[in-house]
Amino acid sequence: MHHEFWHARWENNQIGFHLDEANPLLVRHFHQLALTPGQRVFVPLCGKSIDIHWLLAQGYHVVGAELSTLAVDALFESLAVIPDVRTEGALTHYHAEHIDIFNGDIFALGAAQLGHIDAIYDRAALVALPQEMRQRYSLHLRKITDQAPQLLVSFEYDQSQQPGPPFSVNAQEVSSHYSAFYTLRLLADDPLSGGLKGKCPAQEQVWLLTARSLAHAQ
Ligand SMILES: C[S@@+](CC[C@H](N)C(=O)[O-])C[C@H]1O[C@@H](n2cnc3c(N)ncnc32)[C@H](O)[C@@H]1O
Repeated sequence: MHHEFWHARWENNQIGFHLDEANPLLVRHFHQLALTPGQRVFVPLCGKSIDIHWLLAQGYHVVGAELSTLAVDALFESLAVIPDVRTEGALTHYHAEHIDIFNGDIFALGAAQLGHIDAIYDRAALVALPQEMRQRYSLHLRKITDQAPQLLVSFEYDQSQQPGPPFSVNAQEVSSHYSAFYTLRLLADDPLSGGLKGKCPAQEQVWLLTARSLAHAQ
């Protein structure tokens, strides 16, 4: 989607994607990444997600990327933390203990700026983007994280029933973006309670992506 679309969403508080508690799928499946406290988790298109609170509470360091300054400010307010803020190229870097958020376009974020990443948590990021941007996003994500393992939450539903976002990204498409580089494991495939926006049945899927070379070494 265009940047204006998301800025308008935040300005008008049309943020139905935001959950008031940590995503139960994150809580249930995050251990599959086998991280240890202190490792760095990248949350692309992070909004002001409560998932970040949960990750910090588990002892992980969180690195996020988010377009909306409103969202980033609201995130730090909810964390009751005052970050150091500095301009770095096209992005604004918010830093506080155990957390770094890059405010701006994720496509302007480079690997050196991001730093080492141990795992990616993608919830409502891949599925937030229209089809023509998803390939670019998945390639960029892989490039800037050096193919870090990934927990990916996606939706599958009849796209003709709903325009999106979130968009329907089925197993075949997840595979088309990632299977050349990652081993994919479907951890969950559950009906979305109440359907998508209460309007059409949808499946919510959780994928574990492990870099192919690492998967073979195990
Ligand atoms: C559907 S929301 C999901 C937010 C969060 N992951 C959650 O689960 O609540 C998608 C977010 O991506 C942000 N976004 C959209 N395009 C972006 C881009 N190119 N770079 C960085 N953030 C972007 C939007 O502002 C929005 O907050």
